[in-house]
Amino acid sequence: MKLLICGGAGYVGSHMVRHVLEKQHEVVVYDNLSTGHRASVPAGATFVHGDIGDAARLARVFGEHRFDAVMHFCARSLVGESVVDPYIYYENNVGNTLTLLGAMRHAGVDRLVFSSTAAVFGHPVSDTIDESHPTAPINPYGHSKLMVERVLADASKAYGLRSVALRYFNAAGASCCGTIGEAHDPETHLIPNVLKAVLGQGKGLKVFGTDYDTRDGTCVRDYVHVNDLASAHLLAIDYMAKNEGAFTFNLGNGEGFTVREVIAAAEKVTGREVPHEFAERRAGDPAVLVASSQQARDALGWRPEMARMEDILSSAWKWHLEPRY
Ligand SMILES: NC(=O)c1ccc[n+]([C@@H]2O[C@H](COP(=O)([O-])OP(=O)(O)OC[C@H]3O[C@@H](n4cnc5c(N)ncnc54)[C@H](O)[C@@H]3O)[C@@H](O)[C@H]2O)c1
Ligand SMILES: O=c1ccn([C@@H]2O[C@H](COP(=O)(O)OP(=O)(O)O[C@H]3O[C@H](CO)[C@@H](O)[C@H](O)[C@H]3O)[C@@H](O)[C@H]2O)c(=O)[nH]1
Repeated sequence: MKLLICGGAGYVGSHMVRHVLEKQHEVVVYDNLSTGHRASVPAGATFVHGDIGDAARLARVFGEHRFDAVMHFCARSLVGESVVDPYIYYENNVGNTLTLLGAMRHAGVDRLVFSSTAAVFGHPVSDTIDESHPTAPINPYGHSKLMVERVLADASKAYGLRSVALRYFNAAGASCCGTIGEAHDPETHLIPNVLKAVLGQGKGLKVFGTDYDTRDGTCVRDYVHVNDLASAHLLAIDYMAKNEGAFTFNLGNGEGFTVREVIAAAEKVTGREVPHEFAERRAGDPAVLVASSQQARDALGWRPEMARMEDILSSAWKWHLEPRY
């Protein structure tokens, strides 16, 4: 296959590119490098520096290549920032996605895998979240992703676009060889911040909130390895070959870890103390987010291979010991 990977220089996208190249497919990465890294795109992929809001640039790329499918990782994705500055979230995550969808339609490319998020659910009303759980985002970021899911459902009926929206829970970990990893600036995600604290980097780890209604008062999340997310994307493309429509699947390991448990596991994996302090709750954080991914297992045949927290942390630690960008 020949795939266009928009956002392929980012954290999840760069692991996707690697996975796709390993499976001998051809890849064009299209990225504006707003949060991604040129150095994370391997030599085996063609790189195009461009913005998905740039219709003319996209038209040229679609004119030069005949793609079998598009994977769309581009977004702004900081929950707190989305509350403070919602326009840029709707502009990039919804407006620019429409430009990309228009370019695909014009070029006759009718398969898309879209990076959605657990943030579409808001505060959960059940212990684990499956696809029938009500969607009720509590921040503009989650709303922007849910709007795209709505657009994809309409586009399926109107234009015959086949799509799979994968709602990741907490992406974590890094490639096994340590050459690519999570490098955001600012870094807001828990695992990289925990590992940076071990190394004495960053501003020091704060644990946001100790009074949640959870087993130890800190928030519970379902961490899923980036390589397992990547494998789900290729399975989604197989699925679209046999199924018409717009589909959504939740991706997580079905097991939640509190912030304190992640810190304890990181101390075990690194053999070092994780210096941290306790702080107020962070705005927009639900107490618990744990996935049921049964549908992804049943329909896509998805089998996560790096589900253990120790494995996720070890892979991330390898990267943090020697980051390349
Ligand atoms: N990391 C997570 O835990 C997580 C969880 C749920 C969903 N997601 C979603 O997965 C996707 C990837 O997340 P990530 O953590 O890898 O983010 P990231 O910021 O590392 O990657 C996003 C990539 O898209 C590029 N980009 C952004 N806007 C663009 C535009 N207009 N044109 C071209 N390129 C653009 C960036 O430069 C970057 O390379 C996002 O859509 C995010 O919302 C991530
Ligand atoms: O320095 C930190 C960073 C995070 N946390 C806490 O750790 C948990 C996880 O936070 P984080 O790693 O920032 O992930 P989430 O806020 O859960 O968001 C991620 O996971 C969501 C789905 O679950 C996606 O929608 C988002 O895009 C993605 O950033 C939360 O309770 C945070 O309050 C801390 O205590 N200290």
